[in-house]
Amino acid sequence: MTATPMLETRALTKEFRGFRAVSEVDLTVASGTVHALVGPNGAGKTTLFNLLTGFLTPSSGTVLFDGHDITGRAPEQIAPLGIARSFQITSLFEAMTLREHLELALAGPTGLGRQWWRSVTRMARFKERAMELLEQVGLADKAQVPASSLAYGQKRALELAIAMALDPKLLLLDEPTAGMGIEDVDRTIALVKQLAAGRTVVFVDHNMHVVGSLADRVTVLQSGYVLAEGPYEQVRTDERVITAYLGAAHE
Ligand SMILES: Nc1ncnc2c1ncn2[C@@H]1O[C@H](COP(=O)(O)OP(=O)(O)OP(=O)(O)O)[C@@H](O)[C@H]1O
Repeated sequence: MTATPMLETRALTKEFRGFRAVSEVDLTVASGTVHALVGPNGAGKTTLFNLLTGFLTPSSGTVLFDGHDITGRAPEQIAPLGIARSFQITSLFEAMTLREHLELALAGPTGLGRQWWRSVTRMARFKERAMELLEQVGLADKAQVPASSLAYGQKRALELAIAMALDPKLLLLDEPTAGMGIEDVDRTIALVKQLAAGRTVVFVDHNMHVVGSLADRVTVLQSGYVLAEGPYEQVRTDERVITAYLGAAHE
């Protein structure tokens, strides 16, 4: 018997006024693996992420999470099941300190974040864990500064710490290294490797060095379809992929 995949889509399709942005996509992500989604601009990667997280409703097809059908559920129903997403565009509260960001994320599942009148002292229990997470991403010395004072790469590192605080079964990362210089890219690769220990990660990235360093398997999308799927070494030498994507990237 094969193990239940952490994530599976069957013939997943999204049409916008007759235009198919995602077309009959079958995706299988085994539990505990790191899976990359790549493809040229407009291939349907972001739309697929939106379908997986409930931000868009599929036109047809199915999404299974850990064997359970979650097709068409709302984001607020899907997130508590254990799917977390970090966005391509940084989505931080600029005035809040780094430690406060982590404490809120840690308090989220218990609802303490919303019970502000009681939370001041009870939040203290999250302080220790918040500091551990900041330590892990190399931001412990910035615990008390507002997020607005961070450099771009540091903001992305904070987002990864927040993702770790949520402790999801499935973590979706939308272009974790977008806009980064080489040092930040290598640092992010190391961080994602830490994050991936003991969980399942699906990420979108255009940087093939990142994909090759992190992904156990790669799915290549083109015009909404799955063009190729397999280990990085196999996919990168696939003629169709070279023509459709890597060739274009090299140009
Ligand atoms: N809300 C929408 N209404 C109409 N068309 C849309 C909508 N969202 C996406 N599309 C179209 O669907 C296609 C896939 O877009 P998507 O953003 O998923 O691609 P992508 O692979 O994430 O691209 P990129 O690498 O540029 O982020 C594009 O042609 C886009 O214009």
